[in-house]
Amino acid sequence: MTGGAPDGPGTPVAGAGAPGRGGSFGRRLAAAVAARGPLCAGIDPHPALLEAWGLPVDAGGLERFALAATEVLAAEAAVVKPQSAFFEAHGAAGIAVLERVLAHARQAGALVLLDVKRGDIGSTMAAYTAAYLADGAPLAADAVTLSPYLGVEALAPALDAAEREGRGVFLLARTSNPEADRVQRARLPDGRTLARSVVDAAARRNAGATPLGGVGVVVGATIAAAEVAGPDGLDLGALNGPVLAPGFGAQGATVSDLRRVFGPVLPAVLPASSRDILRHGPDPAALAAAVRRTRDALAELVTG
Ligand SMILES: O=c1ccn([C@@H]2O[C@H](COP(=O)(O)O)[C@@H](O)[C@H]2O)c(=O)[nH]1
Repeated sequence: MTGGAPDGPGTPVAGAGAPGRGGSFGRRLAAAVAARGPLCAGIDPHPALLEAWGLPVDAGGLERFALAATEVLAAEAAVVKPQSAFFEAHGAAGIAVLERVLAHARQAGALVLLDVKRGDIGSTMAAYTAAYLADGAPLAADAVTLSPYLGVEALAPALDAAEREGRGVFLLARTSNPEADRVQRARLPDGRTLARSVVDAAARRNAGATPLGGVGVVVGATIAAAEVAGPDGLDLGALNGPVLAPGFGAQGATVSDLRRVFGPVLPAVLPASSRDILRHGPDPAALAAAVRRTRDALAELVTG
């Protein structure tokens, strides 16, 4: 999934296709990254950002913010990641805006990763699967984030459907927030950390897939490099799937941190940034320039 120098704004993504028609999620993601570089641009309509853009903090302001951001970000980045929480906060009107964001982003040629962090017992996971991973569902996305902390096996309905339909999932393994340390670094009876067991489960699902499997993991760019490398590390080299790396930008991680933390697995990493890009709006030209700067810095990271 090496993203070379991106070709520029609105570069069509040959082979990125649509779920079901464009092949596996791994193949579509690899095509998108090859065309546009590895940036995953977040669409997080924080109330403070709406205010900074001179918009009211209501469903109307949300709509103007989210659609304007989508128009710019989805024309530049390989992947856009709407954060569901900020839409849900506005109730039914917010969900209606999210539906439009998903449709617009797809039309602009970006893959859409809906950050919704779902995870429940199997029978309820079947309903979440129908909501986010089924053709024709109003909130269907190319990929979603899932929480494996009710047991990775409980996620089977979503994992099976995603594979069948050419969609992706990203399992929270080692998240970017400091509060997660105690839970995700806790040891299982077999000595592995909980985070490592999530990566291993994803790797089993991805075994044999080419160019890479559709079960990704979330590993924050903010964590210590020692947690990734070494015999006791996360073993991302065996994942054969994408790694979503939030924490880049507003949470403090830099391009050098990405290099230090992920080293040889960088070609599989999708660095995610939301506020650090969105703060450059509402002027579309300034926002586009911020996405391009970030995208170009990341392209150098992979090629250089
Ligand atoms: O470990 C995680 C998992 C998800 N996130 C989400 O990513 C963005 C980060 O936003 P920034 O503005 O770039 O900090 C946000 O939607 C989080 O919910 C994460 O930060 N860490």
